[in-house]
Amino acid sequence: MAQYSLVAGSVGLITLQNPPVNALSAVVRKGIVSTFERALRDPKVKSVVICGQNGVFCGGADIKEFGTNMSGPPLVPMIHAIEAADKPVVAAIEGSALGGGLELALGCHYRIAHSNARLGLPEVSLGLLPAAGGTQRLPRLIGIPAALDLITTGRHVTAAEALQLGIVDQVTDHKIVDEAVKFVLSVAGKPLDARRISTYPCPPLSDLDTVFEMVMQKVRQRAHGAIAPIACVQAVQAAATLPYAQGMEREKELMATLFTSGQARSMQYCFFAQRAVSKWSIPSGARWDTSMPRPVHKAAVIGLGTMGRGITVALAQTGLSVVAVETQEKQLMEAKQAMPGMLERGARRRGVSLTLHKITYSRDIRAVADVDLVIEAVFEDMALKKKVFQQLSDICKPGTFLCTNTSGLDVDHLASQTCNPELVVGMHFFAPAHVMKLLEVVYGPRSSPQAVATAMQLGKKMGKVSVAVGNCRGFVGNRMLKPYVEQAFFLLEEGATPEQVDGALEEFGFSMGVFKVSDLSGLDVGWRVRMADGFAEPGASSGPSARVRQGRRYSPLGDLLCEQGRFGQKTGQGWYQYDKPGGRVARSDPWLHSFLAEYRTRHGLVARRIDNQEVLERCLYALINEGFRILEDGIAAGPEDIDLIYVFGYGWPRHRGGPMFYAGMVGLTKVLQRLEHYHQAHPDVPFMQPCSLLRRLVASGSPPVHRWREVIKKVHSQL
Ligand SMILES: CC(C)(COP(=O)(O)OP(=O)(O)OC[C@H]1O[C@@H](n2cnc3c(N)ncnc32)[C@H](O)[C@@H]1OP(=O)(O)O)[C@@H](O)C(=O)NCCC(=O)NCCSC(=O)C[C@@H](O)CCCCCCCCCCCCC(=O)O
Repeated sequence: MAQYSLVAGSVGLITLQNPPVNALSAVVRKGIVSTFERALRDPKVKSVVICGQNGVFCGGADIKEFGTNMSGPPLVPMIHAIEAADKPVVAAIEGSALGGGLELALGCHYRIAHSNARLGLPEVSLGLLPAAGGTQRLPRLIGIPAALDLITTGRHVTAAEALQLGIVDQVTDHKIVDEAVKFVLSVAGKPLDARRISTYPCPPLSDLDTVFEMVMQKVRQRAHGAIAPIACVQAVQAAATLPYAQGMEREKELMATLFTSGQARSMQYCFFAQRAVSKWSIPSGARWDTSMPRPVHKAAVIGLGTMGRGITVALAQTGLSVVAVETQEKQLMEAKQAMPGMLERGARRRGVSLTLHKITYSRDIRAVADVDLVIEAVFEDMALKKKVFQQLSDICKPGTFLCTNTSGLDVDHLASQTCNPELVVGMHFFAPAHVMKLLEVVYGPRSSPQAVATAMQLGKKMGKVSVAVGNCRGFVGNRMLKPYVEQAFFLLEEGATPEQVDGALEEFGFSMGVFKVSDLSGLDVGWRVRMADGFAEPGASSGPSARVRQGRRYSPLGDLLCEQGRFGQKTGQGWYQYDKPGGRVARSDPWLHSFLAEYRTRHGLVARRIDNQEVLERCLYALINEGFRILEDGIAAGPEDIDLIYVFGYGWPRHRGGPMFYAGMVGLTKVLQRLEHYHQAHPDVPFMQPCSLLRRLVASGSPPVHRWREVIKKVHSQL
């Protein structure tokens, strides 16, 4: 709702009230319309201030209403009425003014912001565009290039930047409502015509067509198939080329297309999923709201390879003191040289001060004796990690949380090396750890609720999307990767090329296909794991039994490339070729194509034409099927957890909502039928055997993804 009061004798104060972010629900819109009409009617009221309660102006339209029959007064005419009023209206902005919230403020004649405010039009990240006049008013106010930047990226700006851009008229550190009232009294009687943004011409720009062509090209490249950023450019283009009223029509038309698209649904699902996973619960009964995290002031990182450096930088950027330990002199020197640059770039990007002084380096593991939390990031070798955990258990002060950055080894086994296994959890970061948003927090059967809560909270402080997952080989993300990569290898055996498989996945929306990712992260990583698991054996990659291991179909293609020293980008050759070792631009490699042809001949395989549909179904449904197994095993609490892991850690396109949501969009019956089909065709591939949870869900009428937890609960209660 909106509360109304008269202040300073002549100012109508309208306060938006809809905790926690004063979203513009039907009731709030109704409240604004009626209180505003009251203010206009009242002869005592000479001016109006609009503010939000509890330190937040407005988080925009109520996203929860989007999936419903929307009722109540629409936003566009409401904002028009405010702009058209003959009494001055000031938006008093503190906290957030986002989406419809900023659009409401743009309809006011003046905007004053508290220095803590953040403003933006983030609709693009919900698969939408600012459809309450934002695409038409903002370019008229701040110019086309700046408006395009804000609207197509959805980035938030600080009050200071908003002032610089001309979005707000004044920034204050004082109480926002008091300042707004003072301000509106000072402008009383001034003509308002020049304050109505919709009447402004768009600031002229030479070579308008070229600007839009270039922006559109850039946006398309970044969008990976998402349609909202493109519609945003088209809407701003309308502002630049059409009169306001026609521009508004175009905005509405484009919004209607986006609003009903599956992409908007997927992206809004991601928004709520992100909030849902922060409210974690684990099978022991521990939950986010009953488990108290312990404060972490000082942390340590053991091992300064690529991961350790990224984690150290991410911790220092959070403001923590970090002890960075590396026992090898050469690696320590390299880290000391590399990390200041990483910190500087991060500080520049985020507009914050440098935190170099937060890091102290040591070659001696005993330097971690007084820290609150340690993250071990040594080489992925169980024997080495065990030794480190034994040492940490002896050295650290009582109560120190011991975390491992392993990407898939048994966290419980590491915990068993320590005197206090309840203090041990996994904190699985993704490379580069100071940039990537995902953190898997891995709890073992003995991890205490406090250890999980502390790791989750630390992740949040570090700006990560933290997802609590159970302990199993590969946890969630890497476990699901295995059947996906396996299918990609099989497709090559059957006639596809790396270019075709990657092309299909990139067209689907992944920023990089599976083979390009493999070249980037190094083919030797998977090879080492397969060797440790007894799959890849020296000499076993050729010969008649090369394609069967442990009774199931196996492709030794990756092993054969590694045996030739083709480890990907770092060696200049992998599934593609690069201009030099360390090169980044993947080019087709004729050698690889002949190698595949020879391989097929050697194994009596006849290459067939494989279409992109088959590539997608086999790679994605195999991955999704493993996702269902993970849910069935209770390793992830719900589909949202898996989806966020894939969106934030593995480049799954956000506009497709994550693998489990995508399965729901495709239709669970169809996914099941296709898995059955492929399993019949390849009975020696266990990953293709449909998971029983998927069958259960189909048998329960394929409920929408937000109701899967009920079925999962039933499955677990019957175990
Ligand atoms: C605001 C935040 C920055 C706050 O962050 P913080 O970390 O403090 O808090 P949380 O993120 O945890 O949020 C707390 C709590 O609040 C919920 N919430 C947040 N924002 C919203 C919201 N906008 N609506 C509803 N609920 C919200 C959140 O879910 C949490 O809930 P919980 O239960 O978990 O506690 C941060 O929250 C944030 O960034 N929020 C989102 C901001 C945003 O994206 N705003 C834009 C919204 S979209 C919009 O404004 C659209 C407008 O441009 C105008 C639209 C006009 C509509 C017209 C429709 C026309 C349709 C035409 C189609 C016709 C088709 C046909 O023909 O049928």
